[in-house]
Amino acid sequence: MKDDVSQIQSVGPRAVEQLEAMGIKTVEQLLEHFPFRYEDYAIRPIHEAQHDERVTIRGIVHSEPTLRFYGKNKARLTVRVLVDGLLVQAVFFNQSYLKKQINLGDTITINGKFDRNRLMISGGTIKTAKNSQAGELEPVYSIRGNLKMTTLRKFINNAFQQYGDQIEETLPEQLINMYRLMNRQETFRQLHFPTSATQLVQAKRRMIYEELLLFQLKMQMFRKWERQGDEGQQKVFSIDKVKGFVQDLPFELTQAQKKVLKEILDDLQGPHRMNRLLQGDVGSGKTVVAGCALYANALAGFQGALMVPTEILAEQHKASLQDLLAPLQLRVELLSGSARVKERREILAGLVNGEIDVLIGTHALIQEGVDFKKLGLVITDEQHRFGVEQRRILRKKGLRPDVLFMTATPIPRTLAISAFGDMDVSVINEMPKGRKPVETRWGKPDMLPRVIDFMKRELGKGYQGYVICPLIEESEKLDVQNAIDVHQQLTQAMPEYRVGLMHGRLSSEEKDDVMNQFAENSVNLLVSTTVVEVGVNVPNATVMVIYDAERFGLAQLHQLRGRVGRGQAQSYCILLADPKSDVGKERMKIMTDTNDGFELSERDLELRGPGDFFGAKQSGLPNFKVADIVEDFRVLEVARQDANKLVNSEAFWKSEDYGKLRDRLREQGAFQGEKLD
Ligand SMILES: Nc1ncnc2c1ncn2[C@@H]1O[C@H](COP(=O)(O)OP(=O)(O)OP(=O)(O)O)[C@@H](O)[C@H]1O
Repeated sequence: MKDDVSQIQSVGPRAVEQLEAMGIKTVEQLLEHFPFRYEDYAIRPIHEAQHDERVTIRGIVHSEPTLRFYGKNKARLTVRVLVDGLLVQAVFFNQSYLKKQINLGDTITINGKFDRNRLMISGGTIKTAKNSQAGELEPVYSIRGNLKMTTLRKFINNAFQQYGDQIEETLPEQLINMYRLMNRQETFRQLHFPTSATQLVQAKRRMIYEELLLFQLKMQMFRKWERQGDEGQQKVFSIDKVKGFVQDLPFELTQAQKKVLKEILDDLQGPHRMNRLLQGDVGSGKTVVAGCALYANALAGFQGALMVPTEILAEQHKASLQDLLAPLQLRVELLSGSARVKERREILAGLVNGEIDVLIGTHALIQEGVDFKKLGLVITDEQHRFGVEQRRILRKKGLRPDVLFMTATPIPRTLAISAFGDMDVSVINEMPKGRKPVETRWGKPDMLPRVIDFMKRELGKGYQGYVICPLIEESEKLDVQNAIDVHQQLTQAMPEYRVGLMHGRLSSEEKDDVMNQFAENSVNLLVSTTVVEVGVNVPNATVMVIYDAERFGLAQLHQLRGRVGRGQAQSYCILLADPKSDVGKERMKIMTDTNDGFELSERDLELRGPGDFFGAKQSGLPNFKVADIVEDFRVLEVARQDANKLVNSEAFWKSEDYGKLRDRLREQGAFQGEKLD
């Protein structure tokens, strides 16, 4: 496998040069040059073919082919073909020789790009018995210079014939069995010469896992070495007390919550600094887990800080944490940006002398002059709202605190973090019992009267609702005006109910007032801008109406929608939108189709394409041969967990079973702690 490519049959000196220009010197490198896509020559019924899709169709030649020359040596051959009862125009460029091969009445198979509107297939090739022998899936490789695709295919074929049986298994048997992975040799064979689409899927599955596992192993080995000597604060607390605390909660934690709580508690007790990401869909119950962690931290004699993105949320968390922690003689305070000087001074003093156990706040928390006596744990909610710089300042405060980042956004930030990150990830992948998915509907703005009736019905049952007016980026003023208008309109439309108004221009006290009234159900309907987007928790609210929903991102709509469906009752989300584009319509449809944040963001990605999502190339994300860090995110997570187990097991470092895997890692420089891929 380490042989030079010149050892491969029919690879001459010129080919050696051409391959070298593509970074391929050894047989192994050639065999690891996998196709980046496959041409699918399986014949498709024409009505299934999508617009602009490359397809293979079969039909009967219905007209004599006509050949036209144009430009300099350019030729265009046109022929009509009857396919499944439809007359399709087939166009071939610069293949004038085809004219002789196409005869009226012949059955021909064409592969090309399909134009649905004009019923035309173009840019294609004709498949004859001769060139379709290779099977229905034909590998397409990236090539450079004047190396031809067919030549490269031949080289790879020869290489496989000569060296195929030297392809060794590198993954340990235990993993192969656990995930029923295709063996390595067969994987190579299928990737280069797929025998069927299902086999190809299996081969890809294996290779994606292998690549991501190696990547994660390298990263985690690196981290393990780095960590040696990085002493955190080992927190000592009574697990029984934490258990008691959990038992006293008004509900039982879900299995997922228990699991992540354990991970967090282990981190707190462990010798290293925690740097953990807690990911969970909206309403999955992250906050209560944070509360338990803050309690454990306080039991160990440390202070904790909870940073949130908005003041409304800070207020809300303060109230709920006080409920939880005050009976246990813990002091929870809020440091708000709008606090009066005297109040602020008292809080700062309480922090320095250690009287305050838990501090909640927005960015104010990390301002200069906020000093803690013994800061042990920092939790941030929706961390993407906090810049890297702010996190850095925070980490510098206190005694190397443990850090927990909570987020309901599965992608993109999380993805980036788990892809490069030195972070551990915990996921709450389960909703509390009894939750019903929010029923989402999409209607045109002229349906407003019906929507108002619907809201009235819900309010009539004693439930509450939100009405969200869009945020107009350029003008907060217009935005607020918008909310004021809607508020007025709805107040008139439902005089029997109390309609509250919330927006960013209200003073902190006014916001508190409105929020408190809403929380107590003395305000039935809350008209608001997106300030209620994250974290707001009023389980009695069952309906949310979002105006101009097409103006929001899907992730944001999902966050907003997460404000309802937080209790036992069936909840509804109504999107009022009149999107003009197909993508816009599709986005609304996705919202009505799924309630799962993960699925939503994946479909959003599909719609926009990963290129849009973040320039993977520029972002410095590692490049994989088969894996795609966006699409294969779930596998990345599995690989991360597996790598973690391995790195922390003795067998991985010592046992013969892992010898081959270690060899591969060694080859890739992992054992020198060198720069990661
Ligand atoms: N295991 C559980 N069983 C029942 N209810 C729960 C459970 N865990 C949390 N809850 C309740 O579910 C609601 C949502 O919880 P929480 O606010 O912690 O979610 P979250 O994940 O922080 O949501 P968001 O991402 O929207 O901020 C709260 O009313 C909380 O009391």
